[in-house]
Amino acid sequence: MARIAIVGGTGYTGVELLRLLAAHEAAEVVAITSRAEAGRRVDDLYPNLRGFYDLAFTEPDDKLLAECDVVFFATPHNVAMQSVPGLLAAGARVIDLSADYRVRDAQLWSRWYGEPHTSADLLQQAVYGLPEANRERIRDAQLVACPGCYPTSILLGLKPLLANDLVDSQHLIASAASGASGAGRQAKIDNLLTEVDGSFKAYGVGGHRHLPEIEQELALFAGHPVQLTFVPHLLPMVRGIHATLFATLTDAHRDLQALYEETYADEPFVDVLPAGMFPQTRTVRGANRCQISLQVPQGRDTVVVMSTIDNLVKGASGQAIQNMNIMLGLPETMGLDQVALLP
Ligand SMILES: NC(=O)C1=CN([C@@H]2O[C@H](COP(=O)(O)OP(=O)(O)OC[C@H]3O[C@@H](n4cnc5c(N)ncnc54)[C@H](OP(=O)(O)O)[C@@H]3O)[C@@H](O)[C@H]2O)C=CC1
Ligand SMILES: CC(=O)N[C@@H](CCC(=O)OP(=O)(O)O)C(=O)O
Repeated sequence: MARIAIVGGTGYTGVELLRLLAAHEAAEVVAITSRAEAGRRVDDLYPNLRGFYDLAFTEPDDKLLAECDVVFFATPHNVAMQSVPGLLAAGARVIDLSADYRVRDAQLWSRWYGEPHTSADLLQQAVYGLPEANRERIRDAQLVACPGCYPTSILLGLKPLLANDLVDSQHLIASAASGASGAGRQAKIDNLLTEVDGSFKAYGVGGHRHLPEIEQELALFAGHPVQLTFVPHLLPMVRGIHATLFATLTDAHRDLQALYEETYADEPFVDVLPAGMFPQTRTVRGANRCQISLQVPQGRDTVVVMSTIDNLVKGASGQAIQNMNIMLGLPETMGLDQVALLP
């Protein structure tokens, strides 16, 4: 059994890790932290976990974390980077769900996150945890930076087009909408039910902090820098991301449906839908799955790709466990066979 610690266990991604790991056959959560809830039993705060865990939240303590095989950080940015250098030096392996190690350029990170990067020397060592792109490097990684939720949906949606040089890489567009759990559990007026319900709005149009991460990874698919216009939206629901991606085709003769099906044929968590069927957020809710479909409307030169995920599962905690399975040499799908919850 791998010994697992979770830093930030009271947040939405932390409790989603607990839900998914409760049924995992080869991993046992032995430590879970929260400064606000230290001393409280996990199943008192989250009664859905009664009978699955005999654990209480503790204050974060790097010495205890270092005794675990894998430490997940489900914390806001600028938390993991304070502890990760010491944990790696002590031999632990770290899976960071935050943005601390996703952007390889420390100055670029600072520009978007508004703070200095204090662990820049580990940025080159960190592996970007998108298994569909970096599986081999994840296997031996000591530090994995899990992708953000919007990036996961957009990167999986655009990879086949960029990797095969089929679109204009300088004028890519992503219009994506997320449920409110994407913003985390801490109280914010903008995410109150009374503010969100019955409404739909764009935000971050002038620049969202996921942009540098998405462009960095798209550039690796393309083999050269790319430009993306990214517009996120807030949906009046709890879970799910729907990304609609637009690109101008430079090669009109390729069978794109066949290309997507071939690209993802062996990927257990990417489902390319048959032509004419469109993905929905509810058909991936609770599942570690990205559903994708594409169309070329009127046979013109714009391809439209639709990509859906559950932001808390394939967009965060499910993907983090997928990474853990790869790092530990376990079957990649272990503990991740949940079917989406309908209706
Ligand atoms: N929500 C989502 O859909 C996704 C989130 N992410 C990323 O995952 C991370 C966690 O997100 P989410 O679960 O939504 O966040 P939440 O705000 O819901 O939870 C944050 C957790 O971190 C703990 N925490 C906060 N500050 C510190 C600190 N200084 N030291 C130690 N622990 C701290 C909190 O507990 P306490 O304060 O009691 O210690 C809490 O348990 C974020 O970086 C987020 O951007 C990534 C993909 C998707
Ligand atoms: C709906 C909503 O507010 N979503 C969040 C997603 C942020 C997130 O998960 O970001 P990191 O993992 O990169 O920190 C936002 O747009 O800021």
